[in-house]
Formats: sequence, C-alpha cells, structure tokens
Amino acid sequence: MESLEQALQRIEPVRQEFGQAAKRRWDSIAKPLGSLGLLEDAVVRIAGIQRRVDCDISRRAVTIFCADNGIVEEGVTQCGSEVTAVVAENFTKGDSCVCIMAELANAEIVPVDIGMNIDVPGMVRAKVRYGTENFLKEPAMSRQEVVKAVEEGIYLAEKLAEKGIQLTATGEMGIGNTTTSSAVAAVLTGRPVEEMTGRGAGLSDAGLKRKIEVIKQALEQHQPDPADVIGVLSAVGGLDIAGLAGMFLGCARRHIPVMVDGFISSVAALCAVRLCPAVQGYLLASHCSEEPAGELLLNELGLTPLIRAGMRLGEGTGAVAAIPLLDMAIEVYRKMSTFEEIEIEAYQPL
Ligand SMILES: Cc1cc2ncn([C@H]3O[C@H](COP(=O)(O)O)[C@@H](O)[C@H]3O)c2cc1C
Ligand SMILES: O=C(O)c1cccnc1
Repeated sequence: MESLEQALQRIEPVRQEFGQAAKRRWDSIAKPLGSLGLLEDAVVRIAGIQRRVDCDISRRAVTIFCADNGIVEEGVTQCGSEVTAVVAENFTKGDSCVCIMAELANAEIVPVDIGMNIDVPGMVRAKVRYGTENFLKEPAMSRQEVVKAVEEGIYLAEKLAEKGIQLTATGEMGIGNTTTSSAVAAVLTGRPVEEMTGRGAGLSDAGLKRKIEVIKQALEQHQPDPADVIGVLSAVGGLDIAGLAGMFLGCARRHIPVMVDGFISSVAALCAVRLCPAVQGYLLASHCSEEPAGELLLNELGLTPLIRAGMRLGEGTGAVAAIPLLDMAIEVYRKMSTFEEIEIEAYQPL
C-alpha cells in the first residue's frame, strides 16, 4: 500500500498536449465553434487526464465513503447517527437515491466503510475506527488516523484503476458530515463559519444557530492551522472527508478523471488540492450544491459545474447525474462529421 508521502511525490500534472489535440478535434467538428460549452471543456480535460485523444469513460464507478461523526452528540443534525448504517445498508441492496441514478448512468456502486459506528455486510471494509470523537470536547481523531483514512482512499483508487475504471464519481454518507465539512471549509478558506454553514439534511432555524455556535466554539478551542490539512482534519474533520481526499489524490495518481459531487465532496477535494495542487487538473465539477458555501467552494477549486439543479443530497447523486452529459459529449466528439468530411461530400457530383 502506497503511503500518502509516496503518492504525493508521484502525482504528475495532466498532459496538456492531449487536451490541446482534443480541442483541435472539437474545432474541426461541423458545428459552431465552442457551441457545446462546458461539455467540450470536460472532454478536453478528460483527454489530458487519460493521456489519450480518443478518451473513454465507459467503465465508471461511484465510491461512497461512509462514516460516523461524534459531533452528532451536540444536536447539530436532524436525525441520529443510526441512520448512517441504515442508508449504507441500502447502498449494498441498490436501494438509495444514488443507486437508482447510478443504474441509469451505468455506474458501479462501491460503498466503503471508512469509519461507521456499525459494521454492515457487503461494504468495502476500510474502517479506520468506529466513528470519530465529539470535536467540541476533543480532537475528532489523531493525525495517524487521518493519514490512514487518506491512504485507504488512495489504495481504493489504485484498485479501481486495476479494474479498468475510467471515471470515478465521489459520494459520501454520514450523519453530521455537513458540520465537519463546514468546520474544515471555514478553516481552509478563512471565511466566517456563518458563510460556510447550512441546514445539511434539514435543520430548523434553532438547529442551524446551534450548529454555527458549536463549530465556532470548536475552532476557538482547537485553533487549527489552515496550512496543515492533516491537522485540520484531525481537529474537526471526518473519516469520510479524509477518505474522499485520498480518492481524489489516488485518482490523480492513476490518471483517472474524478467527479466532485456536492458540499462534502468539494471540501474533500479542497483538502486534496491543498495537499497537492496538481490534483486540481484531475477534477470535474458536476453540480453546485445548494448549501450556502457550494458556489464558494467551487470557485476556490477553480471549477465550473456542469449542472445547476438546486441539489443538496450527497451520496454522489450530483456526480452521477453529470455522467450522462459526459456520455453525450463524448459521443458527439467521436461520431460527428468534421467540416472537412462534409465539404468532401458536398463536392461529390449528385
Ligand atoms: C435519510 C438520509 C439519507 C441521506 N443521503 C444522504 N444524506 C446526506 O445528509 C447527511 C449530511 O447531513 P447532516 O450533516 O445534516 O447530517 C450525509 O449523510 C449526506 O450524505 C442523507 C441524509 C439522510 C437523513
Ligand atoms: O451538497 C451536499 O453534498 C449535501 C448537502 C446536504 C446534505 N448532504 C449533502
């Protein structure tokens, strides 16, 4: 298993020359220049990542990192931690929002237990520990545990690469993970907690107020250093965010395009990019989360979303929703006649 340090050293920048060749192919196609907008940009990006002009995303998976969060004790969520395992079990049976969407998008579901309170059969076991601590009282976990979770994500990306997966979508499930995500986002962006915090899966006004207070108090207490991503995750993060950060790093390491989902996934992507800026070139933004910080995080990542659908579900639903758009883009890119071909036909005597 590759260590985080080794992976960080081995991640290479994307190869622009393949992206440039893909752009020339788009420009030769018989349609107004650039008229498929972000769909064209996505294919150019994928070509650079895969290092091939005839890029291919026909084999795809959605990895769903599942973990529990000790901070749920503080009343920052609408439902209890037991819901994490219930939904996770449904991932193994194909009965969740993301499963139904992934079936249509022809994406394999890979549910990963990176730190749930309960063991659920049928999941990829990458459990670092049974849930985190309540970060209002003590650090969520140790630095070693953060590194272990990141390394599990990197390892899983390696396994997906070995299986021939050509595109990964990132998902998560873990009650309380919008609280950990808001805390991490506030530290990494240096923005006020209020701007970074929303209602998650559905909090009341009073609940939202409490959630903001809890995060503020915890940050006051831990004073995490924004330059120390592992330290921030250890103080106020979650195992799902750490595992996802590893997935982003691992996909970059293996030249796999990786689709960012919503709020939690964006925070994990930001962690990965702060650990290794070259990772940015391997990311594709699917949609803009309806959580208050959704747009800000995408800006911070330098990404433009393909979809604006007002989604705020998680599980990887937004990332999976964008896959059919990419399929359509690649189909046009491959099959559509070029200006040259059409002109040649036009000169044939009728
Ligand atoms: C039944 C159910 C299914 C979900 N699927 C995704 N989430 C989403 O909501 C959770 C984060 O919100 P919070 O921080 O407010 O707990 C995550 O698990 C996320 O994936 C769900 C939440 C619930 C309740
Ligand atoms: O945007 C998200 O990823 C999100 C928002 C609310 C709850 N769960 C996930």
